[in-house]
Amino acid sequence: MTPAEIAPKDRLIVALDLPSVDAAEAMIARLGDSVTFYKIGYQLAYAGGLPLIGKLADKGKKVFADLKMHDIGNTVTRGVESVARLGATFVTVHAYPQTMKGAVEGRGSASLKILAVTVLTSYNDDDLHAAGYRLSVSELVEARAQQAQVLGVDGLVSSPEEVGALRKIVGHQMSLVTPGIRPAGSATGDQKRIMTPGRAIAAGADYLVVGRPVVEAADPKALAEAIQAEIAQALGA
Ligand SMILES: O=c1ccn([C@@H]2O[C@H](COP(=O)(O)O)[C@@H](O)[C@H]2O)c(=O)[nH]1
Repeated sequence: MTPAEIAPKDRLIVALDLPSVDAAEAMIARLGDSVTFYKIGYQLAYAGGLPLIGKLADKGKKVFADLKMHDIGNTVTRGVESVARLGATFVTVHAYPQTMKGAVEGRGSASLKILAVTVLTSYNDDDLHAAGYRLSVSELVEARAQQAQVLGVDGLVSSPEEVGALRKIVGHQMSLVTPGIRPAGSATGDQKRIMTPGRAIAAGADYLVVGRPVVEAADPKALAEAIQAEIAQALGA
């Protein structure tokens, strides 16, 4: 499927940032047929949530294993081989050359797609400098995207702010997945590089990751459907 063929509804990835499998399953039940794509990150994975990947896949849902791997190449290769057996659609690694190379090796010919996290959406230029980097956020995101493309990575995680520049670098060969999404009026929290769903899609994002605005909403299903409607409108669908 080309990125242009992805249905508006399937472009929303809900981050199941919840404390237990029971809480995640209750959220999945509340969201029902509305949401087709979920993300499992640290909080749920370390609370016993990894088997949910297979359970959701068996129900026809897609799962993004946001494990943000970063280790010596061999360890990343073996880790990705294990994740490929869980039935996930996407897995994240940090965008360091050895890490990305190891991940692509571990994926082999499996259907799992490797996403490289360029620069976390909670970072701005000052945060990067404090961490010892000389480059700005946009410079580092673009440099890492170029390395990821050469290494055969399948997609990139960035904020929607960088999507326009990334599209020019990687074309439509790589999926562009953007957290840092905030529907109008939502609390920003710790995110620093943010955009509304409609603007992120108009900028060229393929998938939007939304956590707290949905899972903390009084009516998560209504909020998810409102985001999907905004996505459809931005696509002219
Ligand atoms: O750069 C990144 C990479 C990953 N994330 C993850 O996305 C969700 C966003 O949650 P919100 O509650 O909508 O802020 C969360 O699971 C992060 O770990 C990211 O935000 N930025």
